[in-house]
Amino acid sequence: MDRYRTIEDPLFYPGTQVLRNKANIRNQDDLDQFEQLMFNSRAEEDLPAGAFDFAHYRAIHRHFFQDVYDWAGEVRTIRTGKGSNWFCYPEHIEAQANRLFEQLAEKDHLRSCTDKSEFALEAAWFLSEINAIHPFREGNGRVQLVFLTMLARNAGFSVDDRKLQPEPFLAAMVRSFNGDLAPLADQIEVML
Ligand SMILES: Nc1ncnc2c1ncn2[C@@H]1O[C@H](COP(=O)(O)OP(=O)(O)OP(=O)(O)O)[C@@H](O)[C@H]1O
Repeated sequence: MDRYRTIEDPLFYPGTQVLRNKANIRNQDDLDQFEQLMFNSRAEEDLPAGAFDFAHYRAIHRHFFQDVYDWAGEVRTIRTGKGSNWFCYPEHIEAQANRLFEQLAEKDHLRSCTDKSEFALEAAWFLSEINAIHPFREGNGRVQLVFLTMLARNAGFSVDDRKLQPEPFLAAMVRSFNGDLAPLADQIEVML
């Protein structure tokens, strides 16, 4: 099955579904490994500082994927989807993301949440919205989790990602795409 549903993607090596990359790796399994290795090594470094706005979000993606893709930190230019869900049209990403980050700022970046349940529900709202926008061609899920960790820390909570349960978390993300935030809030709360 395709990893991503896309229209013709100029970022692929011709005749493949492998994204062009800085190491010129043409095999998907090798590229997955290389991506994760680079991601883990960048995770050892300080995260980019910022104002918890969209520029900051893009800087985080750039930080983690700079070794792999020329377009790290840049908004995708092609329509993508997963399963039966299509993400935001590329031409609307910038405006939609800026609007979302403005809403996050209006919510004081979730710093006024008084307990874990409230934080988890608000964080589920944010994750579902940024996931529907899906700003990048690849790496959205990992940046979502990094940003969740940063938001939590900034709000006085901490995320233990060893408690993340991949399958129910993914199922909850898919449910959140259709507006049901409760399962995702539950998954987040387990990690707090
Ligand atoms: N059918 C779906 N509908 C909506 N969102 C989905 C669907 N399938 C996966 N997702 C979400 O898409 C994100 C993954 O996006 P992407 O593949 O760009 O990120 P990644 O970091 O490369 O991969 P992963 O998160 O799997 O490590 C995750 O948040 C996941 O929950």
